[in-house]
Amino acid sequence: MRSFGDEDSIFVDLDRLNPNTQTYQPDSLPEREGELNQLHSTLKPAAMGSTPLNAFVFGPTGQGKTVGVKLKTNQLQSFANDNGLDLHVVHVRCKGMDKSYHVMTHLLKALREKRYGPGEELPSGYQKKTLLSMIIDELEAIGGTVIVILDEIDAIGTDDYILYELPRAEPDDVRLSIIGITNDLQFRESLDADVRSSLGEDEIEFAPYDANQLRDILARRAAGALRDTDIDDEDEPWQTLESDVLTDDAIPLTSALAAQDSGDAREAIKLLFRACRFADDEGESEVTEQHVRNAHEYLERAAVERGIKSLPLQRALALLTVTHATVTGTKLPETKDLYSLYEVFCEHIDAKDISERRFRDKLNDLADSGILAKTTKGRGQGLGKTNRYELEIKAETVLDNLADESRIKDLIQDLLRPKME
Ligand SMILES: Nc1ncnc2c1ncn2[C@@H]1O[C@H](COP(=O)(O)OP(=O)(O)OP(=O)(O)O)[C@@H](O)[C@H]1O
Repeated sequence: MRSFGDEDSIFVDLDRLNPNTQTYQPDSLPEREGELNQLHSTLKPAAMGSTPLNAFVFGPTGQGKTVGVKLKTNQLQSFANDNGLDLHVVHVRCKGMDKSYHVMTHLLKALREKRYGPGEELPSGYQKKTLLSMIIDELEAIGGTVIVILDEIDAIGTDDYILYELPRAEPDDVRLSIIGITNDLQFRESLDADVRSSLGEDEIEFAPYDANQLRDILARRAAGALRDTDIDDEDEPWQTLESDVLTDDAIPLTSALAAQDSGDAREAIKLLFRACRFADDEGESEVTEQHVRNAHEYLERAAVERGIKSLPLQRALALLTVTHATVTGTKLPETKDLYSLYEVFCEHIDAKDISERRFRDKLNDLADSGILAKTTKGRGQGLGKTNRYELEIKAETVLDNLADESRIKDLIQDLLRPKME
């Protein structure tokens, strides 16, 4: 067994390449100069003893919205501390909270923790209105300027009670600002006009990074994370990066792959981090193009596996019909044959079946997420077209990852595993 501590490593600071925002927070975001200036304008009144504005911060995932808002509110907090201003910033991550009620309980807890320190219980058993007035009381008890950040606020879906009520609450002697952050553009569009106009006094968009920006971001994260890896000029991080660890093509390939997938900085950093860890675990002193390719494949596979694990029942059944065709060696079955099989599966596990048209939609969803490949072929003159589906991944991967749900597990054991023996 290997021992800890005496290993040669390409890393000097792993945290710096860790994409988790709790683990590492960049201290500058030069690629977001414009957006940070907009945030500055939103928050500036607080530094002058006035009420900061409300804002909606939006853009796709992994674009620096959370770190950008944190950077500016931390800067404002330091200014307030140095200048004796009474300022409090409360950050609530709303992911997984599917109702305004949940967000309000977490907000109340966070406000209480501002007053009493960590460890406050999550309130429960109150009516929505009572909870709102408890939040207002708490804001009044804190006083001064309070900035409430509601991150990933789209989690609440159509239940926008908090977004409607909070900006109108007007607690006494409190300068309140609410910053909503979302990566769901539809959520922003679907908000009630009143909510949008009160919350979106300022609207700040974080557009996707391009490959050049991702290259600079990766260069800055790698310098300081990896041994013998430095930047000469902070204004041109990629151009002036010197590294004994990264081969010339490692960062360009990583940023090109991430830009092609989504322009998501989190994914780009995750990919470089994984490639560096692969090299380090193999005891290599260099990170090569091959490490990046292996890391990309590894992360894609992991994402597909996570996707399969979380498939709802009907989509899982649709996937199993194509998997059945694969394990029985049926070449490119037509949708109607897959649908007949689907009906057998539904009967076997006593599930309600959906129409053939909706079943086809499920197959298409699976093709959109890269789990199935779809080909459209003509049936012959005047006979229209037909779609055929096949697995993009191994049948084993489907069966291993789907077997979490008991009904699906039984179906696999009874009807699919025996075909593989
Ligand atoms: N310009 C940048 N320079 C360095 N790191 C960055 C930059 N932009 C984003 N990151 C990093 O990318 C990751 C994702 O950033 P962040 O969480 O702020 O994205 P987000 O837009 O809020 O995403 P989501 O909508 O998924 O919450 C973090 O690790 C962050 O530190």
